[in-house]
Amino acid sequence: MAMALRAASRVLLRAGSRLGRREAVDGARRFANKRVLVETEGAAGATRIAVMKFRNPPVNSLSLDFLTEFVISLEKLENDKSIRGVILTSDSLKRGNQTKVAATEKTEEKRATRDHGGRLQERPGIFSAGLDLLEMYGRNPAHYAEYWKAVQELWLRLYLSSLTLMSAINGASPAGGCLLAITCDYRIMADNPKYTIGLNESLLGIVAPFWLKDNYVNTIGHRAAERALQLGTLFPPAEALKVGVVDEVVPEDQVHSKTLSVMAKWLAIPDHSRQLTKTMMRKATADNLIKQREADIQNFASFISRDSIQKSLHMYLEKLKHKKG
Ligand SMILES: CCCCCCC/C=C/C(=O)SCCNC(=O)CCNC(=O)[C@H](O)C(C)(C)COP(=O)(O)OP(=O)(O)OC[C@H]1O[C@@H](n2cnc3c(N)ncnc32)[C@H](O)[C@@H]1OP(=O)(O)O
Repeated sequence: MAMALRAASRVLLRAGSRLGRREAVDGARRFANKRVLVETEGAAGATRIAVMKFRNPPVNSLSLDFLTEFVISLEKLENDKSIRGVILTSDSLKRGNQTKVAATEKTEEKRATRDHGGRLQERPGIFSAGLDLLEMYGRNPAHYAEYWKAVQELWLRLYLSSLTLMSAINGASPAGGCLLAITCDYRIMADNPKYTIGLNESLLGIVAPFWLKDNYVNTIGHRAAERALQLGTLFPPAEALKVGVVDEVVPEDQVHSKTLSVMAKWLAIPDHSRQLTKTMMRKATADNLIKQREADIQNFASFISRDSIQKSLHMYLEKLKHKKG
């Protein structure tokens, strides 16, 4: 198992050096794959933190390519001993005077809607729309198995990361988007009622895997998770805060600065004691998946291949397509 993980890491790192590129920008360092931009802050030799920005238009769905690039980026950061904290956030279109970094013109058009006067109005931001439905629909069992292995890998690496991870949730965060957030040590969400977060799998006719359920239970408690999972609840910020899916809700333009200031407090704790504590809290949950990874992959591939499940996903995709008036 350890050998397999090391071999997989070597492959990912080799792919990373092919895919990645480094640039120096105003003293800060950054590297970017096509779908993940990483910026590091802090002077050389000192503790630095990194901001990982998702840019997989139109909705930051967790496609196989995105998952691969995400894991490559995370691995690079884990191997950089000067980095102690990482912030996960979305680089997608934002409103107001914030920048539009990732979008092509066509995507911008897609990410906008017209008001009654025909003017383009930007739509709400998206942290991540979750797993890519097109990776789970209309493919073959071998593809489903490959995809699920990548999903597991991302979750394990985030959940067990020795880094301090924080999410700056600047948009909608359903299902796999919520997964990204709840693997983090701390979550800060923008106070915008249009943004919701939660595990809504049951609304799609599918079921969250046991390890994601365990992560949810560990975050919000058994009773709240039982109710929210069955109903597929997507919580607006105030409710997400109340139930504990997120730790703080702040005005949208303060999400980044607030996350930086909370990160500074966490980084004041000695790494070794914080890391050992994190492992103590999380190891049993992660081990539960590690000891049955292959069975979980086979279970997913056969579940998602069922005609009834494919039909549910088809209906959900059609609903998404036709919701635009
Ligand atoms: C043992 C079995 C275990 C199975 C476990 C499986 C666990 C699954 C976890 C998941 O993550 S499933 C995915 C759940 N995600 C969602 O339900 C989100 C669906 N999307 C939305 O609600 C909205 O798109 C949005 C994120 C709120 C954004 O809304 P907006 O109005 O801004 O954009 P749209 O016009 O809806 O979407 C644009 C474009 O993107 C496509 N799309 C949206 N979400 C996904 C997705 N998750 N995967 C792939 N594609 C997605 C959408 O269809 C549109 O496509 P086009 O019509 O423009 O081609």
